[in-house]
Amino acid sequence: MIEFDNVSKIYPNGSIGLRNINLTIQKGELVVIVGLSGAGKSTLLRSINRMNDITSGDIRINGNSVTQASGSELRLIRRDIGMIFQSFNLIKRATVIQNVLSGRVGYHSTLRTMLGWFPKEDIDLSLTALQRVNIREKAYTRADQLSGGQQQRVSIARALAQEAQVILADEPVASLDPLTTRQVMEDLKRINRELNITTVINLHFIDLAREYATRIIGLRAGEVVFDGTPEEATDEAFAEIYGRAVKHDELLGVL
Ligand SMILES: Nc1ncnc2c1ncn2[C@@H]1O[C@H](COP(=O)(O)OP(=O)(O)OP(=O)(O)O)[C@@H](O)[C@H]1O
Repeated sequence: MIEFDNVSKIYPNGSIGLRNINLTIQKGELVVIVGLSGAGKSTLLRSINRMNDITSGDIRINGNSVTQASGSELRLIRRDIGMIFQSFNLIKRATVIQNVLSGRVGYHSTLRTMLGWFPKEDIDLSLTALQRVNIREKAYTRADQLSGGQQQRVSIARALAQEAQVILADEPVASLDPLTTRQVMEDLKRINRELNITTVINLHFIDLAREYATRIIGLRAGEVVFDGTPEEATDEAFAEIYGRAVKHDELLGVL
């Protein structure tokens, strides 16, 4: 469970990232965050693993405060959170399996991981993770030889090898074509269902949000202006979130 308790974030230059957010995300939900550029989606997502510090309020994961966690507590909290980025964040010159194994670094000493000494169980876990996203056969290929969609699957496998309880995905499909976009969204949805991993995804395509989310949260100027099911997220609701009618380029389109 992820709880936001009166969370606000004001950047040093005075920009408002988040305003008084109160939210509870239950285990196993697939939450999609939507909103215009600058609405606060990335700020919200990145505050969950404290990539961004908040200005006031508290964020708790399973009752443990992320906001107040010290160095070693924060490392343990972060070990349970997998992060997926628009740009994949892979080590391009390393193989796929080396990238997936990097999800295990939080479980071992720095020296051991620097030398690449991972136990056999970690290798098995990584291969199983690759199997789950259907690219097991690419394990020994260099990451930069894969397509964008395959690279994003490697980053999902890395989060699985990490045995993350929570996956945070910041615009995970923004660099992908429509077909690959759906494949990656299907992977995220399947993993969410099969492994009951709480998943929070920032997206700007509203039809994808409706199709894959179990819950949609709309942000506008740092505030929650919508919180409901995909069925409740009508065109009118989106117009309210965006402060204007939905535009054509905010739909991925039907394939
Ligand atoms: N590092 C920063 N320094 C100052 N202001 C920032 C910083 N990062 C974000 N902001 C401001 O905080 C607000 C929310 O930004 P955020 O990036 O969270 O929005 P977003 O909804 O993720 O937008 P996008 O879809 O463009 O990524 C914006 O007004 C933005 O200008």
